[in-house]
Amino acid sequence: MAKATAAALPELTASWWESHSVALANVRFGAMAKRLPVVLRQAIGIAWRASPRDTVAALLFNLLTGVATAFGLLATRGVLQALFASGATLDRVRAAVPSLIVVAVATAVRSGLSIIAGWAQARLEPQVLTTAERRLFELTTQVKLAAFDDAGFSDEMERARNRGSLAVQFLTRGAIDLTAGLAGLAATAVTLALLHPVLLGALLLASVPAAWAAVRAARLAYLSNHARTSRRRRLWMLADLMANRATAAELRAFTMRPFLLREYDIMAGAETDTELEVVRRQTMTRLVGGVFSGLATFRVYVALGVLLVDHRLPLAAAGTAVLALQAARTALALAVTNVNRVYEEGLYFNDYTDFLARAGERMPPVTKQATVRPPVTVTVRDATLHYAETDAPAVLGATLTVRRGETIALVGENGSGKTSLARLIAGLYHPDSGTVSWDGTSLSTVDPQDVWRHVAMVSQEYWHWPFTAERNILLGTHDEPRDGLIEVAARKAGAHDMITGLPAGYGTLLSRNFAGGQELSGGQWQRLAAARAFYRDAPVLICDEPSAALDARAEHALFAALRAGAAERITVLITHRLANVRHADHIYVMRDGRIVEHGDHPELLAAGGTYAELFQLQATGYTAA
Ligand SMILES: Nc1ncnc2c1ncn2[C@@H]1O[C@H](COP(=O)(O)OP(=O)(O)OP(=O)(O)O)[C@@H](O)[C@H]1O
Repeated sequence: MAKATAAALPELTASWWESHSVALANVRFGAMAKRLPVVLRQAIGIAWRASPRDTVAALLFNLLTGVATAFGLLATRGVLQALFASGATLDRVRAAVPSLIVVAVATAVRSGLSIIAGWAQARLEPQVLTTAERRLFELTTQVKLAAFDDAGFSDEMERARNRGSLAVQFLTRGAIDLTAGLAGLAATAVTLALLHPVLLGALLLASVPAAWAAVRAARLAYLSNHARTSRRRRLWMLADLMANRATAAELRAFTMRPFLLREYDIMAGAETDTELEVVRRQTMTRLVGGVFSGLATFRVYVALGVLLVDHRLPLAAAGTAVLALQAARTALALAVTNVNRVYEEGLYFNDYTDFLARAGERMPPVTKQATVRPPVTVTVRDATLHYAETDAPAVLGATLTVRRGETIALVGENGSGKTSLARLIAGLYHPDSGTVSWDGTSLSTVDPQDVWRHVAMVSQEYWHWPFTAERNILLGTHDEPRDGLIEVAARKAGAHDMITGLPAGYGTLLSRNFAGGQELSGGQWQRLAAARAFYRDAPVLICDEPSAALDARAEHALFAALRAGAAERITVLITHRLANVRHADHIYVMRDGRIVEHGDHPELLAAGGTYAELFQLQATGYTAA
């Protein structure tokens, strides 16, 4: 069973990037105590960026709540002093009235301040979450495409996205609640110190075991969560496969149910075991912390008794001390819970900040060269491309030139490097060696946004954007809409009739995940993808298997439209249907990343190489009796 698990679920193995966070989670209590202020500062920093006003209000009103608590306690001593003095009961009660009024006012003010602090905090949290998420998405939409080929990066992104952003929100909450707890503790500590310094020391001693247990429990939870990231990702993926409209038919036709459920059982079983172990260890920790905390509290009350018996503490002060100690326990519970939360969320927050830093390293280089113009000539010279974590190059020493008005076709067997070469031409990847230049300017020296502005792409794996049909086409140039051209583009792609046949025409929402949404067939989606590219009307058009899902008529119309517009642009065509590439000005045949043949259709047929062989093979399929 274990063997099967390892073979089927490679994600269980640890990745290189995990060591950093594990090291952090393994820090000892002292080191962690040192780290807390840093985490707190970062949390307050983010809160400040989200809303300076609410941050100040939340912190200030919590601190003022603490001050009101101290006032209330000290006034209580006045009440007790008056009540425990000698004399007639009525006189003693009268003497206690001023202090009682102070206690009442302090209590009312304290409640008011705490409500205002809660309000500021509630306002702050959603703003913090939005700020954190926005920052994350600013980076994920900008990092180099190559970053996504790195499994470590994807995992980090997932952790930062799923937990890290939330951690920022929880951390801010924890930081402010911790401030409230500490302010309450400080208030009671001041009160106790004023009553007798020994009581203060006793209170501090009582706090340590609880804090230790809280931090250790948090660390256990984090470590387990961290180790489970890969497995959970696999579990989510399995859950998605088993409860998804898109996979439902294939799952049944291939009777995959037992296999998927078995995989689920293996993963979920391991998940539950880990979780139970963590809960066991956390409970032990809390038990030990609780016992020591109880003993320490007992010692505090013994100290109080000794001071009373020795007449070093008056009865009124002892009564106040008991009240202060009770208030201290509440404040301590709040502080400890939030030390716990701040520490734990601080670790997740660290995932978030780490990801931001790593994503920052994967930004496209900022170059001096600001723009490229729509290219007249695109030149690929001796270009080689390796994807991350792969040994064999996807493109090896490719050289070609294509001019405006020309169409080139990349053909070859699956995995021969056609898409990869097209990605180089589009500036989506940069070659490890060699160059890709537009009119003599190497794309690796240009801001990629400027390159992509001139590129339209019908990719092999186009996305089914869950928007209306119109928006799906408009996405082609959403930043500079071209009035009236949506229908023109849709007609060129053979999508217009299909779209007008939808319940709400161009306004039909294309996603069954929303009420009233419609689903399209594979070919219909592909027409829409082509319409988007036509609408973009870019000087470099890359069509990667643009007709794989199209019927014969639609395919014919699409290639006719491509040829009609070819004079104004550079067209790169990738297709396995070789009948569609006969009109290309140059055909490049690829094998194992290399360009092994090139020429136009008659030249390549005459050469009698791979192209001729593949072409004849397809042609006989149509002519054979
Ligand atoms: N993002 C990626 N990360 C790692 N390897 C990749 C990636 N994309 C492609 N490859 C690998 O690079 C090689 C070339 O892939 P490419 O997609 O360029 O081939 P292709 O000729 O377009 O294939 P097909 O005809 O099947 O579309 C293949 O071995 C593929 O596994």
